[in-house]
Amino acid sequence: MSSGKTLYDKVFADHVVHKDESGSYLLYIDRHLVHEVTSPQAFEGLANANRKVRRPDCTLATVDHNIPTVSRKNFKSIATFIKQDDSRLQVQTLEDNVKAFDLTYFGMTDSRQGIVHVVGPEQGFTLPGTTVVCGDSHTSTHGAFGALAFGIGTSEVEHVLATQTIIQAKSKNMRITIDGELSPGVTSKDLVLHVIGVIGTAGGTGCVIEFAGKAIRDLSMEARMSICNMAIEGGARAGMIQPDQTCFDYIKGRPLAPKGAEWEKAVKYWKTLYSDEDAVFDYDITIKASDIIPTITWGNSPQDALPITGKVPSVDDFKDPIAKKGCQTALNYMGLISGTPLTELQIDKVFIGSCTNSRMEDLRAAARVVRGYKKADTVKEALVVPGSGLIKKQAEAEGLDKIFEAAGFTWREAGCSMCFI
Ligand SMILES: CC(C)[C@H](C(=O)O)[C@@H](O)C(=O)O
Ligand code: SF4
Repeated sequence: MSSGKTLYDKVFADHVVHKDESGSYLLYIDRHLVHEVTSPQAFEGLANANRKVRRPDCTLATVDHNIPTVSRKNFKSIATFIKQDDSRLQVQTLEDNVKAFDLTYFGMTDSRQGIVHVVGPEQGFTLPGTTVVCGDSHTSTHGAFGALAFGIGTSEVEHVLATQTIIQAKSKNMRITIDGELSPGVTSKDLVLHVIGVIGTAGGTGCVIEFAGKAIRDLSMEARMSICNMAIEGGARAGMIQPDQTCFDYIKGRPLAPKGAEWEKAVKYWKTLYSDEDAVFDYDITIKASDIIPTITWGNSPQDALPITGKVPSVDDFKDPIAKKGCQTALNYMGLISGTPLTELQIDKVFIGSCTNSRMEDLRAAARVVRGYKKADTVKEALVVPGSGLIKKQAEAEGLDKIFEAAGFTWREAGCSMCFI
């Protein structure tokens, strides 16, 4: 039997505090990101039990889902700024909790505020080989750094706050190798949509997916984050990518990254984080990069991914009764007619943002497309929402806000915005 370990096996093994007879593990958690939606009951539980946060230094809180992304120039207080009752309550509750529990917090007037999954890597909070959790499904984003990162529920948020550990079962190993080079104009978002189109939204169930191959190694960290971010849309527990020089260069010098001798020590360890050659994967899938072309979703599930050269499908294209029904529901919801070429679909709203695609590289790419053009009159709304306040600043320094505004887009403050309904 092979003794080789996968990247996931290694990071998992390095965090086991205890294994019980039933086969479940108690894992140590290195990094805990907190936002306002899934933390209120967790803090309440802690307060009721008269407990403290065990590692405030490993906990980072910000507000993202419920904050208005309109200009904060006239911001005075949450009480007057946030009009919606439930949103105001969640944001205010987090503010109260970070004070009561003495946590690092990037609030609405802090330029470091942003979407948790953008803020963690940006600050150097997310590091290779760490375990990263957050009460949010897209925590898988951080796996781009070779971290084991996954979303947890509110009761688990409380458990991590109190003990810095979590109970976990070991997932299966899946590897998706993207061989060769991506064609010009094909992005990492196309790549991951194509992958989900191949494996289905339940294809990764019970697995941690390692993305490997030349096409992955050639990607920037931003692009890798988009891929791991969407690993959960393929049903996986987490997505991971082997940390390499591109990754180390991205982290170096960030506020929370290790420095000096600590940095050298860290890089030495990070270089051991790869799947051994003789490691065995439960599922091993290879996709040719040259088969991937710009890909979009025509429906309301990432599984409805099709190459841009495709047509809106019809129920007859599916064999499975559930898939047929899903297709009909999506067609009705989207108001689409089967057989329409995807390139002929009219666009009525444009939203550039979210933890999948709101980093500098994404904004630069979008600005390159719209520069010198105006949005069509049929586009009723077009917004750009940077993933963090720091990204917003950088984009403004590069004049991207002006390019977007000239094209008819609204330029917003950081947050989840239209992604969170
Ligand atoms: C609010 C939060 C729990 C949710 C998630 O977990 O994903 C949100 O971020 C989303 O993307 O719908
Ligand atoms: S940007 Fe969207 S997907 Fe990401 S955390 Fe916010 S609501 Fe969830």
